[in-house]
Amino acid sequence: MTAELRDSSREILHHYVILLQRQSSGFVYSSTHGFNQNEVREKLQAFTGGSIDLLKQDSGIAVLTINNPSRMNAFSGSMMVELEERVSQLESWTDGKGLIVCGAAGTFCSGSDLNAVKAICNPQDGMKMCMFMQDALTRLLRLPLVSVALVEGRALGGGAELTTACDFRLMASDSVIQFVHKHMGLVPGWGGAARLVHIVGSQNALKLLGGALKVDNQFGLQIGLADGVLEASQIKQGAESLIQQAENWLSCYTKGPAPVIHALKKVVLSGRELLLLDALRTEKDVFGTVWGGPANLQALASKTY
Ligand SMILES: CC[C@@H](C(=O)O)C(=O)SCCNC(=O)CCNC(=O)[C@H](O)C(C)(C)COP(=O)(O)OP(=O)(O)OC[C@H]1O[C@@H](n2cnc3c(N)ncnc32)[C@H](O)[C@@H]1OP(=O)(O)O
Repeated sequence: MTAELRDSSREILHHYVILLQRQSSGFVYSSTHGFNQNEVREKLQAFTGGSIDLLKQDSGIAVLTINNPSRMNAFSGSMMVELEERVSQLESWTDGKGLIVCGAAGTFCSGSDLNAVKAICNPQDGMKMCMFMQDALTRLLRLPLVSVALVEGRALGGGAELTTACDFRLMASDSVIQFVHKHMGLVPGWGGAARLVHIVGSQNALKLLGGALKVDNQFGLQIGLADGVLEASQIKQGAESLIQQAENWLSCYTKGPAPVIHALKKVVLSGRELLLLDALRTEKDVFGTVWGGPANLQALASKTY
């Protein structure tokens, strides 16, 4: 092997190791990409309004609410910062098993707050916001919880992207998911395009993005963007609220001890994100954490043959 070849192999290996380290830490961007999280955070904080509310329940299912009803739950800058903070809180929630992401007051989220968008409409600021939100949403998807977006009303632009940062999507009747970016002369920037391709395949992703198609619940089910449809609770008296329906739907996947749910999510994530050999090794390591563990021993003791 020539010295030149050896150097370039070393360089490739080095990049690969950094990539794996970043994947395991959860962060997509660092100072090597010119990204300074604190600096972006400070800038975003200037665009106030709304909140991101987190309710952790004893059931192990948390509810994260996008709350800015006077702007159809659009994301102000301070909401972007709060989202990242809530994700941090969920990352260390050892008893957590599931997460419902929803919008306040009957609608999901209308994307970025267009007032903030206008104020930072230059490529440098746009890129910083984009990196901040990619980090936050990638970490949201990588939480050791089974997550579901409860889509009521509209999920537009960044709101549509947010739905793809959950493991599943449940759509209420009359709800719409629409990647309106093309109408804005944009492409998704919060990681929504990359995730959409994983969810619906590149053909459907191109149709949804290229046509800025409105996806209702039936179309959503047909292409695999929606995983279930919820009944409008106000129609039938005594009907369950949408949150209750989402909790019931989710409980099928969150039954059991938290460490087992965390382990399951980790093997699925590594299968999705890593190369096969690395995914297999991760699966082996995770297997080692549950094999002979309390849940495993209890299950074995309760079985009679
Ligand atoms: C990279 C950019 C991309 C991203 O970040 O990924 C984006 O997300 S850009 C934003 C994309 N979103 C949109 O283009 C949606 C814009 N809004 C609408 O099309 C409509 O408002 C609606 C969501 C379809 C609702 O229509 P309607 O029911 O007729 O209500 P109003 O239009 O009267 O809205 C009520 C109220 O809410 C304000 N609003 C709605 N969306 C936003 C928004 N994204 N940013 C800021 N404000 C928003 C709207 O202006 C109304 O306010 P008032 O006029 O003060 O009542």
